Amino acid sequence: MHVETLEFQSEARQLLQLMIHSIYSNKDTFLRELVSNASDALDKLRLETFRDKDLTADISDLHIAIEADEEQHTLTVRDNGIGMTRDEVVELIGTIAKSGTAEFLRKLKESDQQQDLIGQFGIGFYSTFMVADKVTLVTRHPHAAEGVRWESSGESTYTIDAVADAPQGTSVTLHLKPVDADDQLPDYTAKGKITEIVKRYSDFITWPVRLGEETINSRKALWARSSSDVTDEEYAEFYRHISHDWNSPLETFRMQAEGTFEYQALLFIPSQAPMDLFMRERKRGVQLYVKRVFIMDDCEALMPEYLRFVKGVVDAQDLSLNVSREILQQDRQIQLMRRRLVKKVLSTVKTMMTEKPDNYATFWRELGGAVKEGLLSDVENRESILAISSFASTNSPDDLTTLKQYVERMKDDQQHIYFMTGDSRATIENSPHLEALRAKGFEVLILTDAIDEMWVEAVPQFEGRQFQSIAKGQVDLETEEEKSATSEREKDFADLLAWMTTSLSEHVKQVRLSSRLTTSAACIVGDQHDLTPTLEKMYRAMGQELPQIKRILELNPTHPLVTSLHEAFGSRSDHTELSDTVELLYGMALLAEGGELTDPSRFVRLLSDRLQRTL
Ligand SMILES: Nc1ncnc2c1ncn2[C@@H]1O[C@H](COP(=O)(O)OP(=O)(O)OP(=O)(O)O)[C@@H](O)[C@H]1O
Repeated sequence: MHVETLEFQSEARQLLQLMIHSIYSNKDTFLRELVSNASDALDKLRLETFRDKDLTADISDLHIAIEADEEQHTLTVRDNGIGMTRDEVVELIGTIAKSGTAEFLRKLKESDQQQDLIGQFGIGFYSTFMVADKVTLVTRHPHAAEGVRWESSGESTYTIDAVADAPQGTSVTLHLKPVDADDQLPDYTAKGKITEIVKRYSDFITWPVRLGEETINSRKALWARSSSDVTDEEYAEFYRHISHDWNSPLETFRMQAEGTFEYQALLFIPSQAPMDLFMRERKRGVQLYVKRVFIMDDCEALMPEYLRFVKGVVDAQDLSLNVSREILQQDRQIQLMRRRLVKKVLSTVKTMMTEKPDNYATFWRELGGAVKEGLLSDVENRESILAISSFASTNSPDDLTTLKQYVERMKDDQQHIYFMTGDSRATIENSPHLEALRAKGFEVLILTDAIDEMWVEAVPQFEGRQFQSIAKGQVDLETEEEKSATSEREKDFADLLAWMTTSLSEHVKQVRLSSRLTTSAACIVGDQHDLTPTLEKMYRAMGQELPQIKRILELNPTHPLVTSLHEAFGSRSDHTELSDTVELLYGMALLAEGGELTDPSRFVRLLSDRLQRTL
């Protein structure tokens, strides 16, 4: 028979090398991966036979069998599940299709915490090369007449050939490396060892795992057992099985609904952001079971986009086993269930905030960026999402604040929750807009995520306090007394402001006096309902046509530069010279907020001209 030799895709090769020169101390996990794959294959076959009546597969005794051969020093994990066609073997075992692999491998090389990182990725089948120097896989898909044998020693190539009489399903045979206590390679053919590993990692697998005549797993679905019965370690193992995340979950919680639409849920919040959290082809949703039977992964009808990191299982009693994604999207009961699941996730985080503040801090650091998307998309739960959100603020250089804490610190004469959006904390802190708020001792939220620009536009208030950008609209910080002084000044400055508005009309729509400046001469602010420069840039990058958005230049009427300008304007009849000065003033304000000049060389020319005259 013809044996083909094929090459592993380069990323697969890199990952295999990592496995061979294993970075894990805990090599036992290879068996968990094989049992997990076998269990998935059995789930898939059962599902296929529901859907495809022509499929002539035997599903009367679906199970996983482990066979150890002490003499040959081999270990085989066999299932009678869905199997793979030749092309599937090449595609699934010879390549790594996961998005983000290249990025992952790059990070892995740079990191000294390889174990943590690889945990996020999950290496599945390749983990067998931690313990074996050769692996043979024989598989047959129910539609295929003959089977396929795949074999490799984990170097750069593998072989493929046909097997005439392969049974339905897949067997994976490991030619084990010699036992070596120092290298943490125990005898994996020992019955006691195999039983211990399966019990520890795979007890909850619903299919029987047999070793000889004996079934060695209890097969009980965790969510069907009473909570007091299940240990944290069992939950953690189950989480790893469904999430392919090797770390323990940050939070585990359950839900139960009785009555007309009965269901149980077992949900997890991960302790690290999944790699694909912000990727376009990211996964979302929990697993759906119907009466203990696995129906689908990534059931997006059960979780909104912004909670895409929540993992777990929902087991519904009253759905058909044939239920499709399309039906789920429209089903009213499913929508109700989803609403309850969302509320449960949010309330779980709320409790975490008070009871396990360190966990909450991890949660927010890892997943807060996704949660904030909910401020835009989930209007119904907006207040609850705000309540579990944290933000950087001028109150502390390191610690984040909740809005509740912010409100508690608000000054007596402070009306609003002030914020500023921008690229970085440093630009915001140095921006002139902050001056008067700082002088008044008002705290300002520092919002630097891209999503912040969006939600602040959509969310008007928190517990009755308005959100107010300090770089937009009129910031009303003055006392009544100050206000009357300002209106006097306005009259005084009226001619100058009108002239400047015309002179700078190419850049700004208005020039006015400011109450937000104490030390700077000028700053630029947006009109209350206009887009911020960052948002404008974002929309343009997305290809949207927008009219030019002009902002407003505000002057500090007590600054010497502005008072002198005022005097010069009043005493001179020719204002040509002054128009260069006001252009410089505008350019300075733009630079101070971290903005970019439209014509830097002109700015430099004007400035050097001025400087020459001071020498
Ligand atoms: N026993 C099996 N029966 C049928 N298909 C299998 C079996 N084992 C593996 N496969 C196929 O090969 C694919 C790759 O397996 P692998 O264990 O490397 O990754 P995975 O299980 O998809 O994810 P992870 O890497 O997170 O474990 C599986 O997704 C599955 O399609």
